[in-house]
Order: sequence, then structure tokens, then C-alpha cells
Amino acid sequence: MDTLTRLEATIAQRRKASPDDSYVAKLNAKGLPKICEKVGEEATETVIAALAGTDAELTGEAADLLFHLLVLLGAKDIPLHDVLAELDRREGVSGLDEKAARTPD
Ligand SMILES: N=c1c2ncn([C@@H]3O[C@H](COP(=O)(O)OP(=O)(O)OP(=O)(O)O)[C@@H](O)[C@H]3O)c2ncn1[C@@H]1O[C@H](COP(=O)(O)O)[C@@H](O)[C@H]1O
Repeated sequence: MDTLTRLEATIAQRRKASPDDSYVAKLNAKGLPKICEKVGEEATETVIAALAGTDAELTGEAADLLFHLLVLLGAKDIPLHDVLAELDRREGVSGLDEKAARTPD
């Protein structure tokens, strides 16, 4: 099992833990707006690290961002598999053509 899939399973498990014992449970208890705020915050910190930080700082912020994105997907009941399948679907399609090929909601 790859790292992100393992982390997705851990997050699903820890959502049921006590917010006193678990960051994942604590964040979920605060609700979707707080989770979204954290994803936005970590995205901003990632961009700042890319523009003005070291490679190690960018690596750390990217890990924070991926972790919080998985927490958000979990809170919305969207499996990581669906996101990976969407990326697989785009493989081989030029980025310039991808938007046109995207099926409307
Ligand atoms: N990968 C992570 C991970 N990355 C970052 N973080 C936490 O994310 C938080 C982000 O730090 P911030 O300073 O931005 O936020 P904060 O001050 O704690 O909170 P806010 O008040 O800003 O919301 C820190 O508390 C980090 O410890 C993580 N917490 C947990 N995991 C994974 O999730 C698993 C389950 O964790 P628990 O739910 O705590 O058991 C762990 O075993 C890890 O594998």
C-alpha cells in the first residue's frame, strides 16, 4: 500500500478517536470550514516556502498540505482513489486539451 493510501486509512480511523488524543479528530470536530481554512493556510505556506524558503521547508509544507487535503477529502467522503482515477484519466491528455475534455458536472 502506498503512503497516501495508508495515511487516508489512518485518517479515517483517527476521525473516531477523542479530540483530546487526536489532531485529526480535533480538526473534524471543528467542522468543514476549519478544515478548509487549514488547507488554504497550508497551501499558502507551501507557496511561500517555494518562493522564499529552503527545499527542506518546501518539503515540510508540501507534506502538511497533502495531509490536510486528505483530511478534507475524508470529511467530504471522497476516496483518494477517485482523485487518483481522475489523474489517471488525464494521463496522456495534453493539459491544454484537458479542460475541453472534462465532462461537465
Ligand atoms: N501527517 C500528519 C500531520 N501533519 C501535520 N499534522 C499536524 O497538523 C498541525 C498543523 O500545525 P499548525 O501549527 O498549522 O496548526 P495548529 O496550531 O496545531 O492548529 P490550528 O489552531 O492552527 O488549527 C500540527 O498539529 C501537526 O502536528 C499532522 N497530524 C497528523 N498526521 C498524521 O495523522 C496521523 C494521526 O494523527 P492523530 O489524529 O493526531 O492521531 C498521525 O499518525 C500522522 O500519520
